[in-house]
Amino acid sequence: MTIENISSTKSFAGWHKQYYHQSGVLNCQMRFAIYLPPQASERKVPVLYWLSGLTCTDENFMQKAGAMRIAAELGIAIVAPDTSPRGQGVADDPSESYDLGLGAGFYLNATQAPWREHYQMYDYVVQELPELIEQHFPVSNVRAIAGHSMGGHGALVAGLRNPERYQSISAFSPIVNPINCPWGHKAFLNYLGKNRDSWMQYDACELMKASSSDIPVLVDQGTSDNFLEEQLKPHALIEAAAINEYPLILRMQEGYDHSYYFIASFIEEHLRFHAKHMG
Ligand SMILES: N[C@@H](CCC(=O)N[C@@H](CS)C(=O)NCC(=O)O)C(=O)O
Repeated sequence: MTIENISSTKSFAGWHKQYYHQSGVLNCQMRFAIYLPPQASERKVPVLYWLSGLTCTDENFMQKAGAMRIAAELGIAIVAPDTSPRGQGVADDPSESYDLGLGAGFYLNATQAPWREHYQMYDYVVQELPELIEQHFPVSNVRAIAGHSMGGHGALVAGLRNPERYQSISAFSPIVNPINCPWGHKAFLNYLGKNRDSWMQYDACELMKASSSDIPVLVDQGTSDNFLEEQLKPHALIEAAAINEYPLILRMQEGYDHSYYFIASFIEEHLRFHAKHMG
């Protein structure tokens, strides 16, 4: 597995870098970003995987969240993958909508044509990318996972399904119950087909109800988020946690919207939460 460096930028005494690589799982070339804190020049550091939301690439979080200053202090690397497979020959929604196809991989393994040839973001994020990162960079196999909106859904699903692979999970404005919201219906119908049984394995509420682990979960949700009632439904996750007595911390944050202004306001608390659990 080779990687090609395309940018290296010093930041808070560490390095922000971008790479291309050929993904075997996604069957296309992918770009990712990594922030290596200054401590990584002396020892292996733990890694936070950040999954972005609809329309994003590896760049949105790195440019807008203001995470690097705290990551440099705490000695945490951050890896930001893209949000879907990319490039010529990768299927897209014919109507080029923002919530299906390119930029909208939903962190699942598609089973339906034409998507299944490339849209295998679950295996990419959970298996292939960490293997690549741990092979090429001074990082340990101590991992946490976080994300925003569609990426919050991805982080919750990846973490709840693989508690042995992550120390902690966090999310901003996550799609917690995709089997019961329009974004989820559209994506799951297209990528997974009509059989709703196959949808359950990608629904954070269903997974939390059935979980036998207690990996720490922190969720922040703004009360002025335009997508709150129709798409995000945080109360469904609170109810799922209550059914299973899951140790969920879900905070409604007064007046915040869906944007990176919100993420930037609380990213420090999320990084300190992950640092505590990654030791
Ligand atoms: N109204 C937005 C919906 C997509 C959206 O809100 N994307 C969020 C994630 S769900 C985002 O992070 N956008 C990119 C950014 O703010 O940098 C659009 O059409 O672009």
